[in-house]
Amino acid sequence: MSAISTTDLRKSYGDKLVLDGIDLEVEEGTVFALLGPNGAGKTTAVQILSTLINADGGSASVGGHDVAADPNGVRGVIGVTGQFSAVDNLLTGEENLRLMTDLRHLGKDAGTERIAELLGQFDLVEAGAKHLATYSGGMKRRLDLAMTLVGSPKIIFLDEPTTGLDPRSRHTMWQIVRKLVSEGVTIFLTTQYLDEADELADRIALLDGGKIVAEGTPAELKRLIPGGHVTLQFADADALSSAGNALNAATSDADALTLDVESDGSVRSLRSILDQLDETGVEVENLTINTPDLDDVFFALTGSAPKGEQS
Ligand SMILES: Nc1ncnc2c1ncn2[C@@H]1O[C@H](COP(=O)(O)OP(=O)(O)OP(=O)(O)O)[C@@H](O)[C@H]1O
Repeated sequence: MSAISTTDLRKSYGDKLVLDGIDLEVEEGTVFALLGPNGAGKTTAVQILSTLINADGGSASVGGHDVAADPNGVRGVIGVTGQFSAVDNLLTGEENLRLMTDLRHLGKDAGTERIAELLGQFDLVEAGAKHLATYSGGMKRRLDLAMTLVGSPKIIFLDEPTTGLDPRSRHTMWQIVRKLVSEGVTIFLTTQYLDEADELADRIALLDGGKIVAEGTPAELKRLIPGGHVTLQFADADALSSAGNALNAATSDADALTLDVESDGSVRSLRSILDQLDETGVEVENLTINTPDLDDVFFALTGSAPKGEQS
């Protein structure tokens, strides 16, 4: 069953068309990643699906509730954590969580129990009594997600959950996401990190120019672009030129003394390339195998580098 479904979803700000007819299907208990360059409209999509703003056209249903006709129904089944943490820095971790349990009318005892459970689950037991001013970025993000989970949402929107976190905190966050999914929660993730989508997502949609330009499993998306290649480096221009003649259709870089040759990186393919070079008597100095990753897909389909990786 679909946890989230949209049909021809549209949104403009003035003259700026942000979402130009978006169709999405997210299966229950899966991770769906919405990827797109800076300003593509990812946050706008999350805001519509979480009932923070209205769409101009089309329809969307979340957890079986229509976002326009039954926004309260949607709010009852979702949790949202934004790019900018909603935690209050003047309070302790426990006090922040208490705000949420009170908001959800859990009652004192049930609230205390839930707070202890969440602090344990997010590795914040010792930090719970401390003010947030002493928390690292990763700890704040974990607390933010813990606060979202107070209401036990079935569907969680994570808007760039690991932006600005160090690698270790990112991995901790990924583990938490995987655990939630194993418990049946559906995660709708926006991210600027392709490796994050690759790691976590069952399906990925690529948003560009207001439209979904590609959608599929990470493996399917990688198959959309030409296969990998090997880069061969030679000692001098003569060797480069002989190798270029021997290996038809190879792209060469005279400055770097390298040749790029199409290859899936398999032993058989490498052996064939090296055999051809042997026959011409050319020595290879260095060999690198390049298999396509989501960066390549992103670049090939949107024509721009992902945000955060632009230099
Ligand atoms: N309230 C608003 N008023 C006017 N324009 C807006 C508003 N909110 C967003 N926009 C514009 O809509 C476009 C999409 O913004 P959005 O925040 O959804 O993109 P995004 O894909 O989430 O980008 P980022 O990765 O930078 O967060 C941007 O051009 C943005 O400037």
